[in-house]
Amino acid sequence: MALPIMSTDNLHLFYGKKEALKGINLDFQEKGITALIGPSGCGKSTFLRCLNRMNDLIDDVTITGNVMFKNQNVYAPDTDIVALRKEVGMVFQQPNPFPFSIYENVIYGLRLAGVRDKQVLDEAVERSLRQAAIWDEVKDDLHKNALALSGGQQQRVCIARVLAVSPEVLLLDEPTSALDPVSSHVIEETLLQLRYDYTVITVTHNLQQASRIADRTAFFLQGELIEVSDTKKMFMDPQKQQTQDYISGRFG
Ligand SMILES: Nc1ncnc2c1ncn2[C@@H]1O[C@H](COP(=O)(O)OP(=O)(O)OP(=O)(O)O)[C@@H](O)[C@H]1O
Repeated sequence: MALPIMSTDNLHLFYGKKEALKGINLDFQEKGITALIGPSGCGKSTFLRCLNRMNDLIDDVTITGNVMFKNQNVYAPDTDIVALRKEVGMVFQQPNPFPFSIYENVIYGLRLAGVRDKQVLDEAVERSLRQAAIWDEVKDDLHKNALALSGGQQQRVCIARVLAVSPEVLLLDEPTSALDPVSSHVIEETLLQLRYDYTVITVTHNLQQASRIADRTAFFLQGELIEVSDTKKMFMDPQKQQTQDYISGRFG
């Protein structure tokens, strides 16, 4: 099998004295969608945030073990965190566009990187909005404030904002849980297209969503990775009793 694009090796994370991740070993092959599932508080979001060092922003966090992105040790002291977050981008649960135009939202990262060429910016806007499956809805309103869009449209603009800087990995933390079913469906369809070009890792509470969109599913429980496998196998033939109990609704 090819080298994974991301992997964690014996990853532990403590919030103060509380151990939230207890030695996670998980590999992600390039492209496709991996869903991280498990009951509330099991460490899914904490794990996701470790992959692009978002936990660095939280006080009193201790992390041991390794996270590798390609050949780079994500936690090496000389890691360029801005560059890492460009390669490993993140979309949050609540759509969080900036209070600017749709166009300015999408090019935000490119502007920060010093890109000035209007043609380059225009092309990036169109490409990213198309990939986020919202171009047709907003192409005549690019200078409208992004906050005037619906929640589902805002979330797709947020996805476009991440895609504009050409990441390789897209992390999503419950990207549809704040959205209505129709908007959630549109985001799911969008992710199903993005899986061909990006390595998509998404946290979800919604087991039906994991089974609809994920190629692979990882089940977490109380800070441990209990089982990871092909999604169909996970849902049809789980290998661990805890997985079976969780997916059959016996807890969580
Ligand atoms: N900033 C923080 N400070 C202290 N403890 C935290 C912090 N963030 C999370 N925790 C704790 O770490 C554990 C894992 O939380 P995490 O948010 O990763 O779980 P989760 O599986 O994503 O949960 P949910 O599905 O409810 O979002 C929980 O016990 C939580 O209370």
